Amino acid sequence: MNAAVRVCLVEDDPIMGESLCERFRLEGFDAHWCTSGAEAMRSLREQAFDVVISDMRLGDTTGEAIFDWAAGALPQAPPFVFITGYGTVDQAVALIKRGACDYVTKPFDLDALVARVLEIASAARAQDEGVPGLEPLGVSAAMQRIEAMLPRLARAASTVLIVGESGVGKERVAQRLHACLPDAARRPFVALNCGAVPETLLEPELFGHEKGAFTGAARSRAGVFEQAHGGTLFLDEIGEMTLAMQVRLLRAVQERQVVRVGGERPIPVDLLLVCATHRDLKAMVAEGTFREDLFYRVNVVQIRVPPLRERREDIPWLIRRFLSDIARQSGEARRHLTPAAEEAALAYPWPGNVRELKHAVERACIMSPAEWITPAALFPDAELPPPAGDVQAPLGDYLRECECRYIRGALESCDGHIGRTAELLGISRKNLWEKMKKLDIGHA
Ligand SMILES: Nc1ncnc2c1ncn2[C@@H]1O[C@H](COP(=O)(O)OP(=O)(O)OP(=O)(O)O)[C@@H](O)[C@H]1O
Repeated sequence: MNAAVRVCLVEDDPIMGESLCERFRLEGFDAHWCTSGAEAMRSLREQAFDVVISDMRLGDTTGEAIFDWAAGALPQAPPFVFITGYGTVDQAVALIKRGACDYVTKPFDLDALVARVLEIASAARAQDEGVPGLEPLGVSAAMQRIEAMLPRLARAASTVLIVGESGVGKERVAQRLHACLPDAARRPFVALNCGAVPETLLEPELFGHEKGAFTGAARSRAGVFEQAHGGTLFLDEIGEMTLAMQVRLLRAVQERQVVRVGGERPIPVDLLLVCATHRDLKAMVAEGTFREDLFYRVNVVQIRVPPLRERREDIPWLIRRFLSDIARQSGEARRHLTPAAEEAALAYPWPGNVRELKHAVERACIMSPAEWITPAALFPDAELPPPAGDVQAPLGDYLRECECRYIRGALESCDGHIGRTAELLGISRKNLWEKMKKLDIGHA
């Protein structure tokens, strides 16, 4: 990274603050130390930072409150890393689920913290510059497991197969894997959707062609194998290839060299080959539509990306990411989901997976000008859900139950903050207190 990483350190303990600040400066970071929450908010409003490192407990507020404030008040909130004590780990974990980057527990390894901050800053800058693949894949155990295995695969594997339903993020995983290669930014990442290219054009797309090889081939051209030399070739939808194309692909995969259409000279290619499919290749082998030898060649290491409905923890996290991306791109204030909309998003099966979720969030932001996105904005075509529970129950009981759940959800989403919850619900604090008392909702 060229420019110094700008770190905002929020720490009210003078010894800890000074030593952290000194270490970051010695490492070449541009470190700015704030000793209170108020000072941090002022600095965050006035200056741009790559990363915020904040203690969870501060004299005048909490790290969590600064995080929430930044998410709502800044057009582009920087990534947050929290410093936690023994008593605040649960809170920090909850914050990660809500979009914070990481946390370290005191006493922590300063070298590891410096390395982690550098990694986060590089990822954030890369994202700003549109370099895909450096952002985390998710917060669910399943996605974190995938993420954890990628550096090892980048070091050791030459062929990887990624399977999963359409829209789960297979290409995302491939980009993340590519990002784990040494000096990845300088290496090519080339993607080709084999299912989207007409059969006659697939061969020159893959292997290139020489001038005059076929009508319209006015110039010779390298195919994706050659273009990806030294980097990663992502071949999506390999299950859509004809058997004839599979033979040619097998040869290239086996021999690690290609011959351009109309050419004779074999061209060696050194690359990480990542194939992907939403199909059951094994079943295709059994029915004779996918070659067994190619299957074994590409299925050396398999990564299964689970559908979103099997990793629901990622849903709120992804929504927040998308909302932050939209705010950053549009320069508008960041939107939020009402608790009911979040609940609806969690309950929905998302057959189109992350792609469908992303589109739903984008559409909701375009269609609804309000700061808070409601279930109706997220699911404009949906019918109203049937009442939960016993439909024989008196209407009053049902409404009471709905109101109770809605208020609980709002309180949870505002971390129990009465003022913010009242604002979110559009009622006064007094009215909220009265409702909580009437509905017997405790306040933590
Ligand atoms: N972990 C993630 N974080 C952010 N965005 C994601 C993530 N996973 C997927 N997406 C987004 O969802 C969309 C679909 O992802 P991607 O193209 O990687 O899925 P896919 O499984 O390769 O789909 P297909 O099988 O249809 O090719 C893309 O817009 C991608 O940016």
